[in-house]
This record gives sequence, C-alpha cells and structure tokens, in this order.
Amino acid sequence: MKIIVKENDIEGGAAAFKIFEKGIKNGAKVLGLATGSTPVTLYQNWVKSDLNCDNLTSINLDEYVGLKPDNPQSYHYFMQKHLFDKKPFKKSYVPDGLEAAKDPQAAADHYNQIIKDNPIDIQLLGIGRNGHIAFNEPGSSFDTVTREVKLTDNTIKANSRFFDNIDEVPKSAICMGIANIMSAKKVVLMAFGKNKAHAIKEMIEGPVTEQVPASILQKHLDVVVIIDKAAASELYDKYKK
Ligand SMILES: N[C@@H]1[C@@H](O)[C@H](O)[C@@H](COP(=O)(O)O)O[C@@H]1O
Repeated sequence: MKIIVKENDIEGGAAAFKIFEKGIKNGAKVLGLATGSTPVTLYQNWVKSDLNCDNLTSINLDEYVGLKPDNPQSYHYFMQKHLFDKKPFKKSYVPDGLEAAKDPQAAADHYNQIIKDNPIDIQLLGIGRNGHIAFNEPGSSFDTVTREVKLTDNTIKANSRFFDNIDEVPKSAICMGIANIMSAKKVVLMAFGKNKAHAIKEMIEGPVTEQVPASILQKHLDVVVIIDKAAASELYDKYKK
C-alpha cells in the first residue's frame, strides 16, 4: 500500500483527483465511484477541472434498498449532485434501490454482470468507522459479490446524519462485494478525521481479517491510501509527521 498523508481533506481531495486524472490520461475508462462525505473534496476538484469525461463509464459501489433515484438521500442523487450534473459520463451505473426492493437477487445479478462486462480500472473507496468498505460490514466474506446487505446498527446510526431522523435510514443496501472491489486494477481509499483513525490503523497495520473488511486491501497489488493527519494519528510513527 502506498500511504499519502495530507494536512486535511482539501489537500487530500486534490491529491486524489491527481491520481484519477493521471489514470484517465493513461487510459483508465471504467471508474468505480463512492459516496459519503469523504469523497466530496475529490469531486469538487473534478467538476472544476477540464477533464473530459465523455468516454468514461462509472460503476458506483452501493445504494440503499427502497430509495428512489430522486430521493435526496439516495446515492444516485448524491452522484448527480456532486459529479454527473456537471461532468456527465458516457455511462453511469448505480445499483437500483427500487429493483432491489422488489427482487434483490435479480438486482444483484444484474449489477454483477455490469461489473463483469466493464472491468474496473480504478476503484474509489471510503471507509466506515468499523472498517467497512462500501456496505460490506465486519464479518462479510472476502468472496462476496454484489448482494443485498443488512446494515449494522452502528452504520445506521453513523449514516443517520444525512436523514431527518434515524427511522428513515433504510435497513439494507445493495452493495458490491469485496471480491468485486478486489478485482479493480487499482484502488484509491480516502479517509479524513480522527473518527477514522482506528479503522485506518486496523486496515494498514492489523491482521487481514473479515472482521475488518478493509484489511483485505493489504493483499491488493496497487492501493493508494490518502488520509489526513487526524486519520493517520494511530499509525506507526513514520506516517504521523
Ligand atoms: N456506504 C458508505 C461507504 O461507502 C462510506 O465509505 C462510509 C463512510 O462515510 P463517510 O465518508 O461519510 O464517512 O459510509 C457509508 O457507509
């Protein structure tokens, strides 16, 4: 893993954008994209740039089961607002939360086929405080592919900040699996803030275990981790400076 420690999320977003820009200029065409508060500074750099996205395909990690694409809390809506309204891609896939509510297996099979047909060149990730990636919660098998996943109480609580109240947070999501994520040629993981420090330490320095889903990235051959000093604060000394 290559670890880049920046002062804050603004610098981190700029550094992440440079990696995507370089990758795209070098031929990356299929990007795995992520939501959450963490990638916002990356997308801010992206929309300000003159990067041509007309030939790019994006495949998002996850979506809440039952939310319509025009629901402001849906990940469809997030992507439109933060990136695609200003930088439309040739094709953008986000799992279908409504299809998943009706027939989760069909929605998952459909999405796995999309990933098979469009191998991911660069996959963007955030990380949950418990080490989850996308919505692959602790205990998820490393073999998983896209499927419906139940959200843990902690994740529901953490994500309730985006909803009017906690009861509105969906209880499940349709989510790429860890095997889908590991199939990407390159992975860029971003994390900012003290509340991510423990998960970052476990991911980088802990054992590879399904109890910390992100720890599997130690086995991927091309991972760049972009964190700020707060998220690096529990790491072995050399990263803290
Ligand atoms: N499914 C998303 C993840 O993809 C994201 O990485 C995580 C952290 O979110 P944030 O970046 O807002 O801290 O939250 C959610 O659970």
